[in-house]
Amino acid sequence: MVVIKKLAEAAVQSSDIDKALYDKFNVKRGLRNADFTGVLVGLTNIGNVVGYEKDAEGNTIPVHGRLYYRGYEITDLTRGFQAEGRHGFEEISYLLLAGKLPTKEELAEFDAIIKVEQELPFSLSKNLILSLRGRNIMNMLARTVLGLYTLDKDAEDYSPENLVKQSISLIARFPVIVAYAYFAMRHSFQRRSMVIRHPRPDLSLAANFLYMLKGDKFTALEAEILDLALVLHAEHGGGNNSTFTTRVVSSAQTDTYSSIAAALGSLKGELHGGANMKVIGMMNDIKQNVKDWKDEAEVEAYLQKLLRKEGYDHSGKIYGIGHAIYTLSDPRCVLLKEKAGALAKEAGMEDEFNLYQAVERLAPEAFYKFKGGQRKTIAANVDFYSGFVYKCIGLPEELYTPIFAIARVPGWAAHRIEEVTSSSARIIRPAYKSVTNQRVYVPMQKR
Ligand SMILES: CC(=O)SCCNC(=O)CCNC(=O)[C@H](O)C(C)(C)COP(=O)(O)OP(=O)(O)OC[C@H]1O[C@@H](n2cnc3c(N)ncnc32)[C@H](O)[C@@H]1OP(=O)(O)O
Ligand SMILES: O=C([O-])CC(=O)C(=O)O
Repeated sequence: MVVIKKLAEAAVQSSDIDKALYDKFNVKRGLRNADFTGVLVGLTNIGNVVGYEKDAEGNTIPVHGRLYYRGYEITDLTRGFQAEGRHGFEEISYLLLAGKLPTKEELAEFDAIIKVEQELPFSLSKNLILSLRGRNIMNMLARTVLGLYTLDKDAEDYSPENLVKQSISLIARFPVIVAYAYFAMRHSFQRRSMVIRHPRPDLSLAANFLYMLKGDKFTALEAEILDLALVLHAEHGGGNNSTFTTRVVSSAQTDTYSSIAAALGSLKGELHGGANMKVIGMMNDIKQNVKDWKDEAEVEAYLQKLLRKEGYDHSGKIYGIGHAIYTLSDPRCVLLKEKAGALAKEAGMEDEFNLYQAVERLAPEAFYKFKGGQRKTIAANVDFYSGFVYKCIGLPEELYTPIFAIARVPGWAAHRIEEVTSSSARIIRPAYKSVTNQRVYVPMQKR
């Protein structure tokens, strides 16, 4: 429509701000410093993300990534519960919320609440199954989370006990809501069967999610890998886009459902959690356009095309590559890649896995050549192999970002509690400098 086109052109024109002005007024674009590190905006006891170190002169030195939950290194945590032969997501959720590892008894009590909470109230299941329509599960999930407000008579109670109660309830309910939303979506829009299973209290959260999707047709290894993926995605400090959203919204003293729905909107974004689905689309595009997957020169030439905005979605992005903090590596990507390699072998998908590895290897070099000059050290991030792993364990693409959401609830919840209850809490309200000149009002007949 002509009028819309005209309006859009005017909107874009009046939105544009010269990059040079950011330097002039010393404004940190994207809240990032010139050396690519983040502007310090808060303190937290929850997660710690390490991607670089500073030398004596204050220069940023790239290092292999390390991730800590409540002070514990992620690799120690995962190796710990795996060595003892149990799933870890519930234990890690407890750790993130309580700030300490649970004893056996504490974990059993926590698990018991999850089992109760995962049984959705009838009105909620009925709404999900019969009325909730949508083509995007993240959107369906956010609408459902906002709907939970009406089912919670204590929705506006911000006492620590109630915040914890709401948090555990959301951790327990997310997988069930996502499974029902998936079947509702495919029933409405893919003309496929609606399958409704009750959650099974004898299974871990990860295994139960697989059961709700696939019935008994999943293996112990698949459940173990999904559990690991949930643990690896559970928390990432206060500055990642969705957790920061949770903190910003929570700092205004609003309800849990509003802040978690806002976080979902952020995580859905293609530069954040939504990147895991974009990686699949991008890799499909590479598979179609690169004739010889083993020819590194051909793969790299295609990556250059992506950077020049000539391929895939013309965004100029290589999805699954690069990170705001990590430089040489993302430890979650390293751990997922280990699993991806073993799964690919089992599933006879080694050629595809080798192509992923080639892209992982070649993308940084392609990026450095493309950018030249001063640029950040980049590597594959957690979203690069996660979709491939989910594909190997038979999960449909539409679920990849929702699985990230299921995993991140404990992290968001812990940050919300920290934001709302800390004695140093203050509404988050930074400043924007206006760069528009003042104007004199013009009456309608003179415009
Ligand atoms: C769970 C997660 O959220 S992990 C991240 C998932 N997202 C993706 O995989 C999407 C692809 N990656 C990216 O877009 C970026 O690397 C991000 C969003 C993750 C981090 O972005 P930033 O912190 O702004 O990037 P950073 O400061 O490190 O990079 C500087 C420049 O390199 C560009 N760049 C960084 N990564 C990429 C990439 N993968 N492809 C193309 N360009 C990139 C940035 O756009 C920026 O360009 P500019 O200077 O012209 O503005
Ligand atoms: O830290 C970030 O910017 C993004 C990220 O990896 C996450 O949230 O897991």
